[in-house]
Amino acid sequence: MNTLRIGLISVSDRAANGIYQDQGIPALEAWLSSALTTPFIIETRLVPDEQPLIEETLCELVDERFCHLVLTTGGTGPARRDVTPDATLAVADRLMPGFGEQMRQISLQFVPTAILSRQVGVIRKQSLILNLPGQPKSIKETLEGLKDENGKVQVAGIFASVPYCIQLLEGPWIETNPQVVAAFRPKSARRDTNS
Ligand SMILES: Nc1ncnc2c1ncn2[C@@H]1O[C@H](COP(=O)(O)OP(=O)(O)OP(=O)(O)O)[C@@H](O)[C@H]1O
Ligand SMILES: Nc1nc2c(c(=O)[nH]1)N[C@H]1C(S)=C(S)[C@@H](COP(=O)(O)O)O[C@H]1N2
Repeated sequence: MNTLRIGLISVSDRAANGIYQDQGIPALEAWLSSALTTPFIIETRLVPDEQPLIEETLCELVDERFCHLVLTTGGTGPARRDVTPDATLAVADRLMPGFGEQMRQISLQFVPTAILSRQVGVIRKQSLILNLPGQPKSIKETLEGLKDENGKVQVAGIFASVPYCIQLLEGPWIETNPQVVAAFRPKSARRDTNS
């Protein structure tokens, strides 16, 4: 069986050096557990903001661990040591600009500084790599989007487009919990869900 494999990389100098406890990986894990109804396996890595190390980790998760999806958190800003997007672009085969554009749109609903995130989405081989900002709360915000008090979607989170993207990359079928995030798929790409 082709089980969904997801790589999670927390990029943080202070968490990697034990100055504070990493909250990136736990926040990613918690959100994925709430959002995915498809079984999945995760590979986690905590690395400092060092471009060669981030590149090496991305390549390892895609090329050796065969992750279908890799999510990074941290290091997307303009500061000198914020190099996650640079590392991601360096290992990319193709760019998926819509993910970065949509994440900044979503994040602007939460913080005016969202424009400072250089986050990108790319494809390496048959894997989708997405950069999320470092604030642990931004993980849910960007993946899930913004809903009103009745749960109606105001701005769609980027994860809504991930299942179809993985499908197009010939990865496993992904089902989500619609209470958290409803996957967008064109009619022609849907499975018969009458059962
Ligand atoms: N892995 C993490 N665990 C807990 N909090 C984090 C983590 N990464 C970032 N944060 C919080 O989000 C803020 C913005 O994240 P950013 O990626 O810009 O980190 P930073 O300021 O470069 O510091 P560092 O790399 O040492 O985490 C941090 O200043 C910190 O308060
Ligand atoms: N959803 C969301 N996006 C966000 C933020 C946030 O708190 N929530 N913080 C912003 C800030 S303050 C910065 S500097 C950039 C880059 O953050 P990073 O270096 O932590 O990746 O992301 C931005 N995007």
